[in-house]
Amino acid sequence: MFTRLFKPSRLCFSTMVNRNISVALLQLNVGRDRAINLKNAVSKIAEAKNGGAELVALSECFNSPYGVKFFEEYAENIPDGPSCTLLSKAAKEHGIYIVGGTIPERDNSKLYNTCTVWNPNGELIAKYRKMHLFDIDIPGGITFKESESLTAGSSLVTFNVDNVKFGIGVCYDMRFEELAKLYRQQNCDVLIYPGAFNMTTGPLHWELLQRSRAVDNQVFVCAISPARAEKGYIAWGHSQVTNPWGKVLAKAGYNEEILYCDLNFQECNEVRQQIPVFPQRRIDIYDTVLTNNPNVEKSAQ
Ligand SMILES: O=C(O)CCC(=O)C(=O)O
Repeated sequence: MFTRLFKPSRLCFSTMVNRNISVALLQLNVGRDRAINLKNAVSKIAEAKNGGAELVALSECFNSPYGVKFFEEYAENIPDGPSCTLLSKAAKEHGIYIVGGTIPERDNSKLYNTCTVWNPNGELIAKYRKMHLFDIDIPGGITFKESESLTAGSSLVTFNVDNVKFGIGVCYDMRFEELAKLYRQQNCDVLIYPGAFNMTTGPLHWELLQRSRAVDNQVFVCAISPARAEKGYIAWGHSQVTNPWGKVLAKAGYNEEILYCDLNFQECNEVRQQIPVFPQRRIDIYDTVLTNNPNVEKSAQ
């Protein structure tokens, strides 16, 4: 037991990154017309590049309305569809990384809610399919059932910007601490969540969840929302960047906005040295609690 307890975790040896990355989160208006949504995204990507961003990120369903009834109609093949073609071109033209929010993806008979990432050569370097589908029912609040139309992904996906590692999640995924922890175990320094929280859970949980994932895992968290619409699915907005101390570094309002922030990775090194929770974890105890405990499952019903 003690051997395990004091065995240095490989997290102690994660690469010390001494670099800043300038990110821009694009909180955009999204409507029914895909061509207008894409045109707006391309123009705001150019604006963000001119504003100094090295990495630009879009929201969940940045090219289509967000709703179960829309996924089929707006679904595209990856990487051949019109949205990917434009994102690849924009990344290459501006020499930047683009985290392409999500688009409804068609793969044979299945649909996914998928995030693509493009490097400065316009190449697809990551494709992540939302792993936890947004199925909730809050009477008088919001009922949503993505699983009526979508299939869940089953793979963690990371990408690198130089030697900084990013882990990808989509919206509802940010509720699942286990996913974030697995990314931290893979030495990620940033978790990025294209999202679209709503007017019921947004005010309650959007900021709280991001600060929790950041402080638990001592990583930066970036979350990107669409701007608030007047009808249809009304997103909460408030795209946000949180540092590894859990402090909110930048937060948008709810209208269309480009949110700029510099991520200084010295902060990851500092918090991990000063509050070394990872080597202190009692994994000798947690393993027995977390691994498929049938009683937990039962009481959670
Ligand atoms: O978790 C929530 O409350 C919202 C999640 C959501 O909107 C989504 O997964 O798209």
